Amino acid sequence: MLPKINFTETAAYQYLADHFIDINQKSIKDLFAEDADRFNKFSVFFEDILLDYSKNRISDETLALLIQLARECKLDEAIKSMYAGDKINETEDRSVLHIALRNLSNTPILVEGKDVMPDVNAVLAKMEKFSNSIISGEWKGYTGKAITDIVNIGIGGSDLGPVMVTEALKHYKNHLTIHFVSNIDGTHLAETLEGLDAETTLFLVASKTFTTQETMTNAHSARSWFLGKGGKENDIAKHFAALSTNAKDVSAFGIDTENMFEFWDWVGGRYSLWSAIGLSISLSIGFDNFKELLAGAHAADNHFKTADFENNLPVILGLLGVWYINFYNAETQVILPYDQYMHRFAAYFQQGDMESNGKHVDRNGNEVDYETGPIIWGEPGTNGQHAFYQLIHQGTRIIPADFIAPAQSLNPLGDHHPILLSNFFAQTEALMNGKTEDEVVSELKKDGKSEEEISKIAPFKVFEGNRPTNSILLKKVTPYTLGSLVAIYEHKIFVQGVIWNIFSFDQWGVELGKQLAKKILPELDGNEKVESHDSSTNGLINQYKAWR
Ligand SMILES: O=P(O)(O)OC[C@H]1O[C@](O)(CO)[C@@H](O)[C@@H]1O
Repeated sequence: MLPKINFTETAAYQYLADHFIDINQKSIKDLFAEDADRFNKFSVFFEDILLDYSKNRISDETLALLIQLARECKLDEAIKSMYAGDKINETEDRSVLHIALRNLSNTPILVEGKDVMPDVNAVLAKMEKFSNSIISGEWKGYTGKAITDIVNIGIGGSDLGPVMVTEALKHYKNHLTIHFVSNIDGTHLAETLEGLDAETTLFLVASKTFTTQETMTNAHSARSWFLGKGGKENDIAKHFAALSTNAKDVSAFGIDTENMFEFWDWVGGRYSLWSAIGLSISLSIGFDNFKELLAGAHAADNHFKTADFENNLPVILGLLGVWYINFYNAETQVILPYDQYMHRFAAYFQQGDMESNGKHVDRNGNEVDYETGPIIWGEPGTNGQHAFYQLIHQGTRIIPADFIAPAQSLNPLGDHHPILLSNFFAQTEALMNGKTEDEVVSELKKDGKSEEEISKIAPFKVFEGNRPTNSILLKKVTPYTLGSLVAIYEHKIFVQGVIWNIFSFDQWGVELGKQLAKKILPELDGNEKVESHDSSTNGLINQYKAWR
């Protein structure tokens, strides 16, 4: 079980609170000036990933105290507990074992005394066989043609991971075209089906529970579309597969359980891209590349489990987040990949992080009196630079930023990549150093501005700097490196959940809206005036009824 310690009552927290006052007197620039070895001290490699966290508001003492905090919160025990298959998702009485899905070492992992690895391996073997037969064209649709298009129907964790990874690894993709339908808005399915050929389309109904309203509605509409295009009931087996934990509802839907790729309740939806939910990934880039993704994640899992906290990427990233959220009152964390392929990375971790750590009750069932999960956001650089970086540079809030970039481009085109990377390096330097008033004035003088013009414009051109960043430099975006990077971020979320003493693997907060929508749906029928809600909800529903 996870320890249940209030981190604000630890000795380390008190030391950090005192230390915060001291370190706050210094800027990151000062800290660099004081210590020629700062980059070496505050950077760490994990295989082909370099994390440079030297441009943070930290000193040796900060790091030592943050690590002490992790120790006092018994992070080591918590890690062991997760890897041992303990039911650390207490509110759902489940183990949390996405690490088992990529446990290519195949060491036994026990849930209630049973090794889960034989089942994991069996599903992987089934995914491999299925992927190979679809990709090779051996698998035929109902008119004997090979499959050309895959439509993954799923939402949340049954969509975001596969979308993010298939986009990030598009360079490695084969001839199949992969589509994703998530939104219940009919537009999403209708626009996707437009131009698709039922004879050569395969639908993957991806839903852990197989009860999610959006997914099931879309899946039923896709089924009707298929039947409407000439497919027969007994052709469904050739065009529909299910990725789910719920065999009963899968067969009730009419999908042959032969075409069901199973996973288990110890896989959280937002941690499921490594499971059968990743079938669209395996179809897109081939099973060997999917296995590389798992291998990269497995290597990062071993790193998280065995590396000293001082050299442990997820631990360092997690503790830095705690430092900013709980001592500097940072509200958000921005993720900025300087890689077009990774354009859904921040969106993916919006669910990963916010559904995990958006909690206000601690593991003892008490209201917390400190902040927990940050708001995650971000876009790829350099697009973000021309959109919202203004606020990061000169706004009033502190926004810790993760900059991620590959050293090697997968599309070396003229000088594009050096230009991209020059921006990556420049931004973190600019955020740290800022620009002083003296610098602004001398620049303006050089430009021949008058004293009057200078005094008018100078304040607006000052950058206070001292804005914290992490730089994550990858050698290259490969399935393996991406797998490692995603696992590192997953474990960072775990570290923070342990420190905040919250349950990171449930998501009760998504239920209330779902319940109410179910209640409202029948009220939208007919023309009767709705009066059962507050005046705003009644007013909106009644106006909808008047206008529809
Ligand atoms: O895979 P399912 O069961 O359809 O659930 C989809 C998503 O819905 C959620 O439960 C949130 O509504 C997520 O946690 C999950 O990833």
